Amino acid sequence: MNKENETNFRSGFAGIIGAPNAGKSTLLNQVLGQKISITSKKPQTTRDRILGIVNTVSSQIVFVDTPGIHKSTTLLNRRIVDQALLALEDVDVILFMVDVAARNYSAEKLIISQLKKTSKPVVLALNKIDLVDKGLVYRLVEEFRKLHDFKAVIPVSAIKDIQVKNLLEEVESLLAKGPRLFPEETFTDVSEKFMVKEIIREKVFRLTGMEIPYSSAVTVDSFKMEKKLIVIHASIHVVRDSQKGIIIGKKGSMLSKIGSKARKDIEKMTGQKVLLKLFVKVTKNWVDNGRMLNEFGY
Ligand SMILES: Nc1nc2c(ncn2[C@@H]2O[C@H](COP(=O)(O)OP(=O)(O)OP(=O)(O)O)[C@@H](O)[C@H]2O)c(=O)[nH]1
Repeated sequence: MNKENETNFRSGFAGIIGAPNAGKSTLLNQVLGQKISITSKKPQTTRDRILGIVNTVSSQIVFVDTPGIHKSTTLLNRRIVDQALLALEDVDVILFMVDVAARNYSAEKLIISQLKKTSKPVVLALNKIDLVDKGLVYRLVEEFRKLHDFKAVIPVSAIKDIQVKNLLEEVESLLAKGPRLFPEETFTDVSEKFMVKEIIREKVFRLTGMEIPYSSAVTVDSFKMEKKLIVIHASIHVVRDSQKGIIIGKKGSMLSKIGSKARKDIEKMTGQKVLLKLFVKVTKNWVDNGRMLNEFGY
């Protein structure tokens, strides 16, 4: 029987928030069952950056990034926290992760003060319980409960997979009833190519300041598994020769920097060695070109 057609199926977006090092990536890797979350520091805009989609028999949870707080080194900057909260306006549930082994919880308190500005349900995961004694965990459950009206407070160990399933069930229970938002196979197919594109775009932007249009002007031309190596050919499409020059840089130095930084992130994401070949192409008027539009996925 197709559970999706049943009235109890739930789906929606969950935003993960937490101080750096709380274990957000580790949790994602655990729930996605594969190494695939990205931990880039992209500063801005893309609000619904999908980190991963968890499909269960009864639900589909789409985990999205919270720009700003995610891996921010200037966490105590209110403006950044505000940006993250803005991103959270689009989610259905907030999953707030705290490292119980952290010495003080000032960053957490700041996040909580900001969480009070939203009406979204928040599930608190007290992570890394494998590192501390039970007494402390109990105390923290009590203390954090006093600070905010969390829908649930769940001690977990993301790395050891302790109570992670319960955590997912809590998140699931807070989603609205409804069908899948993405096809079940989305995760594998969209994600790898999509994320490779995203990583390359981000490197171009960070290193050159040049904005490459969203998911349109980087193409992944081939993506092959060869023995223990993933071989990826990708192109960065620009509209002017001068842009091509900037991206390639002096004697190819910029392109090689972009390539090497992107490769490292892709390796982190896939857990595999990667050979990344990048090409820069001047594709004038790609917007008007039907074949190119197909290639870009429109
Ligand atoms: N012992 C233990 N270590 C954990 C657990 N979860 C995460 N870690 C470790 O904590 C460190 C930070 O974990 P990440 O998953 O990278 O944390 P993050 O929140 O994604 O960090 P940022 O990317 O900086 O925001 C890593 O060394 C993890 O291995 C856990 O449950 N127990």
